[in-house]
Amino acid sequence: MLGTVLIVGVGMIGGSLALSIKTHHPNAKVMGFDVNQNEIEKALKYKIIDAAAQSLEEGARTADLIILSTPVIESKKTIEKLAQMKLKEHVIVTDTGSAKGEIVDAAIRCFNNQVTFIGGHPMSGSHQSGVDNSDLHLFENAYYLLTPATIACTGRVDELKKWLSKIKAQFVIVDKEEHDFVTGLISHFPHILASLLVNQVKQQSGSSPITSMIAAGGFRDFTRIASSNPKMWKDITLQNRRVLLNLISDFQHKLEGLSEVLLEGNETVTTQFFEEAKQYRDSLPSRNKQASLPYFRLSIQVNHAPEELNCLFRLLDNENILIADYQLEWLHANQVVNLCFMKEEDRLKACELLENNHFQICQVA
Ligand SMILES: NC(=O)c1ccc[n+]([C@@H]2O[C@H](COP(=O)([O-])OP(=O)(O)OC[C@H]3O[C@@H](n4cnc5c(N)ncnc54)[C@H](O)[C@@H]3O)[C@@H](O)[C@H]2O)c1
Ligand SMILES: O=C(O)C(=O)C[C@]1(C(=O)O)C=C[C@@H](O)C=C1
Repeated sequence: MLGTVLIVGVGMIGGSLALSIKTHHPNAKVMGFDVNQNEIEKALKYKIIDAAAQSLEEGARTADLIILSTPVIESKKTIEKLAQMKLKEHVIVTDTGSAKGEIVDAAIRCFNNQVTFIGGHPMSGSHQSGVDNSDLHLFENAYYLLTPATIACTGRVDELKKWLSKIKAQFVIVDKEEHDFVTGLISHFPHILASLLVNQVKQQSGSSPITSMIAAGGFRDFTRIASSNPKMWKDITLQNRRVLLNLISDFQHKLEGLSEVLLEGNETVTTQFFEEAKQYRDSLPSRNKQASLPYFRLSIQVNHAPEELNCLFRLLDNENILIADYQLEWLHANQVVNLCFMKEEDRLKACELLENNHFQICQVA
């Protein structure tokens, strides 16, 4: 598409979107503005953006699309600043923030129907941050939630989708209340729990020096997200605190109930508790179950590693099949390598190739 795109906050998410827009819309000009000059210099060096705006106003003035990809409290402030500036008549402003209520309210209040605001939230990311972690494939196959500020704004969703089409995400329109409730439940609250658990382990690990040494897969899978950016999560937690306070209160009741069951030593209810969770989790789509390998997974038996591993990697490399991650583990008393692909088509190609070369496929999940 033709036009100028301004990315405000050229970190991991802003950088990934800039990369996709630059790659797939070569006639567009992608500008970046960030309060951290280091991030801008890196983005220019990596050719993630075409030019740096010296100020928000300089970049915003000529932009056809403005993407706010700063921590959510900053995005709200930026909307207030943009509302004081002269913007192009048909500009679309969107954001990538993990909480939507306060941001969409600010847009409705400040933009007064003169500007199209379509809130955005890619449901994909990582515990990393910064432009160094930008990734062209970050949003592939992910859901991308959109919260248009008004009905008129909804009418321009297709234009925004065209700009973002090549990130290969699945767009879903949702209202800000539903957005904040659902993301509170499946993303924000889990981040709080992961950090709570890590803090608990830190506080109690003094009583045994082997604690951190023996922490294994369960701890790792449950707590990876506790390594996320504290400033970003402080902002999300505070903006969505109404929802989170309700979830905390509900959780407290549930914990109290569980305490009573354990106090009684009630076997039936303890089993039911784990049964209920297992049944629901097992019924989820398979890609939502991988804590450490969130993509398309293929498990291959490699009992004679490293020779088999070597051969397997060479075969995939020769066919240019990209592996996003891999992990060795034991499955049904066999050593397997869990290969992780960004795309379903890569997994299918790898599966066929490895089967043809006499590798044993243990699991496609
Ligand atoms: N990290 C994730 O997994 C993830 C996933 C989806 C959505 N998000 C959301 O996307 C947004 C960006 O997250 P990220 O992970 O890219 O963070 P990041 O820290 O990698 O990038 C944020 C960038 O914003 C810049 N910045 C801060 N205040 C600014 C301001 N006032 N003006 C201009 N630049 C400013 C920072 O210098 C930084 O470069 C957040 O709102 C977050 O909630 C994050
Ligand atoms: O995979 C991770 O590390 C993430 O935290 C990504 C994650 C999440 O799934 O909770 C975090 C915040 C975003 O708003 C969307 C996605």
